[in-house]
Amino acid sequence: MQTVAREGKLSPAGRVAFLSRTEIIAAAHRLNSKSLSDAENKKLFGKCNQSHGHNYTVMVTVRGEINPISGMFMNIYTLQEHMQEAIMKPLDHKNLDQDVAYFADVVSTTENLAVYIWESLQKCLPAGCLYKVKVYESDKNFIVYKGG
Ligand SMILES: Nc1nc2c(c(=O)[nH]1)N=C([C@H](O)[C@H](O)COP(=O)(O)OP(=O)(O)OP(=O)(O)O)CN2
Ligand SMILES: [Zn+2]
Repeated sequence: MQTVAREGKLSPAGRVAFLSRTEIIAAAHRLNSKSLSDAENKKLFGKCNQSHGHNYTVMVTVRGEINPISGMFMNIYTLQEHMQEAIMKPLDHKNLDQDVAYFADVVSTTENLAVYIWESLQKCLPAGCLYKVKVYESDKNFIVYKGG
């Protein structure tokens, strides 16, 4: 463990912490693949082939080394701002399939929503900082994406 001297006191450094924040997105969508016929889409996706909506709960987890002077590795407000830009502005109160260009040719499953959120956040967060994106489609179902 490294130490940092400041005003005669030693503070621990090199400690990694995980910070998570949750936001809720209200969005409409339908599951439909352009690679399949109408009949195949109906068979595969059932009722979810019809337009419907979710209140998706999105949990983002970032990680970093605690700065011994500030006591944090990222201010929660910084993460909040990034989530507003990368998640809330493009997705909240939107029809995913019609309003978000990414989903024009990508099926708007929760898996792909998690990938979209991961890739959007990667563009604004420091390299290696984003650890996990967890998206709840409902109280019962959720997806975890950790890149790759
Ligand atoms: N692997 C996935 N499977 C399904 C997804 C998905 O994103 N990934 N999505 C759907 C539909 O979008 C559908 O809206 C699921 O909602 P619902 O049927 O309401 O889900 P619940 O399990 O919460 O509700 P029940 O009432 O228990 O059915 C389908 N599959
Ligand atoms: Zn759905």
